Amino acid sequence: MAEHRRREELPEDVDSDDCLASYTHIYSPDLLKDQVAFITGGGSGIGLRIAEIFMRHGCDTVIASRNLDKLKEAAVKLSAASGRRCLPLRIDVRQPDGIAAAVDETLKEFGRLDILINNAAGNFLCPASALSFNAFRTVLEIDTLGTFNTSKVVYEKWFKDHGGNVVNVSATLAYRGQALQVHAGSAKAANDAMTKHLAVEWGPSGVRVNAVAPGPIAGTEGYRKLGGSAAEAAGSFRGVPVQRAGNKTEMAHCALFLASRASSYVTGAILVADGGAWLTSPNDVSALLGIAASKRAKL
Ligand SMILES: CC/C=C\C/C=C\C/C=C\C/C=C\C/C=C\C/C=C\C=C\C(=O)SCCNC(=O)CCNC(=O)[C@H](O)C(C)(C)COP(=O)(O)OP(=O)(O)OC[C@H]1O[C@@H](n2cnc3c(N)ncnc32)[C@H](O)[C@@H]1OP(=O)(O)O
Ligand SMILES: NC(=O)C1=CN([C@@H]2O[C@H](COP(=O)(O)OP(=O)(O)OC[C@H]3O[C@@H](n4cnc5c(N)ncnc54)[C@H](OP(=O)(O)O)[C@@H]3O)[C@@H](O)[C@H]2O)C=CC1
Repeated sequence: MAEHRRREELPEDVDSDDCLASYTHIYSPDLLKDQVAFITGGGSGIGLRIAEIFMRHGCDTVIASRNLDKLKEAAVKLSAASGRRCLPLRIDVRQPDGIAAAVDETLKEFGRLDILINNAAGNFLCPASALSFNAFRTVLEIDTLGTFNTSKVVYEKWFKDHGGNVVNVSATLAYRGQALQVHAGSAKAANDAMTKHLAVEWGPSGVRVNAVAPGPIAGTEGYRKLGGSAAEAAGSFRGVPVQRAGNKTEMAHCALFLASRASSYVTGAILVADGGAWLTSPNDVSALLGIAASKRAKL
């Protein structure tokens, strides 16, 4: 009997940050019709692809981070291609006052807010012994305090009275030990706990809180900084059950599921989206890439 080996078709635009290449809908094109999403770190990488795909499903977006020029450029492209509105706003997720001003601006512009995507993060490879106290604190402040700050402001200003959906972007590196990643792993593990606590506390207000936890996602700053291309060249992804790195569109589809009525009975969940990598594959980046743990990593 002939062997039938089914290969799933990958979503398009696998490795490009060039917005709005061809796209085939998997979900109904009206899934987020006339909703509004606030996406931190929405000007690049996974956050940008989330903005793009949400807009393809009828949503208006706010993309918010530190680099306003980058955001403005992305917003023009996103709006032109989708016919939806995209508002670029400068925030640093470590500064609650700036977030509050941005949420006020969002409500003034759109009159509603339905979805918060906590995607902003910072990371680099560094051995714990070489990591300065300020470096550890910086990553915790961006990833964990930043997620709490933005969630709390959005809840107080809108979700408490109107309901809404929060989707946090976690990382599977939080689920087991990994050299050179104590800062990011600690931050993302705390965020996973926050996801569950806020889901319980805010559920009665009509707010669902979930997370998507990516493994290595190609074509992103995180992938570049953590040695994804080198790992790929060394064949390190052969041990991943689906035998490859993920792509940004795949992460955006997970975020869309969690942010929409498609997941209406799901809250406090962490959707692991890593091709099965953390279950089976060696994940010690330092060993894979030959980086001495006693030195400061230069990647
Ligand atoms: C799971 C996989 C399993 C199996 C697969 C098999 C193999 C895997 C093999 C390889 C892995 C491949 C792919 C990756 C996989 C997963 C990735 C997982 C998670 C990714 C998470 C991400 O967060 S990605 C996001 C990346 N993007 C960014 O980082 C952009 C934003 N970043 C920044 O703005 C900066 O980098 C920042 C975080 C440092 C913040 O900037 P700023 O506020 O300006 O802070 P600074 O003043 O510059 O610095 C503050 C202190 O930090 C010190 N610092 C800065 N950079 C470094 C560094 N590179 N190393 C050490 N220390 C650093 C700096 O010196 C300051 O400290 P002082 O004491 O000097 O004050
Ligand atoms: N790529 C991967 O392989 C993986 C990524 N992830 C997660 O996916 C998410 C996106 O990462 P990725 O797309 O790779 O990387 P990017 O660097 O493209 O995205 C990070 C974004 O966060 C923004 N940002 C950083 N610091 C701040 C801050 N203080 N305030 C506001 N915005 C900030 C950046 O914009 P700006 O510089 O303008 O502020 C940038 O747009 C992150 O949460 C990351 O942890 C998880 C696992 C794997």
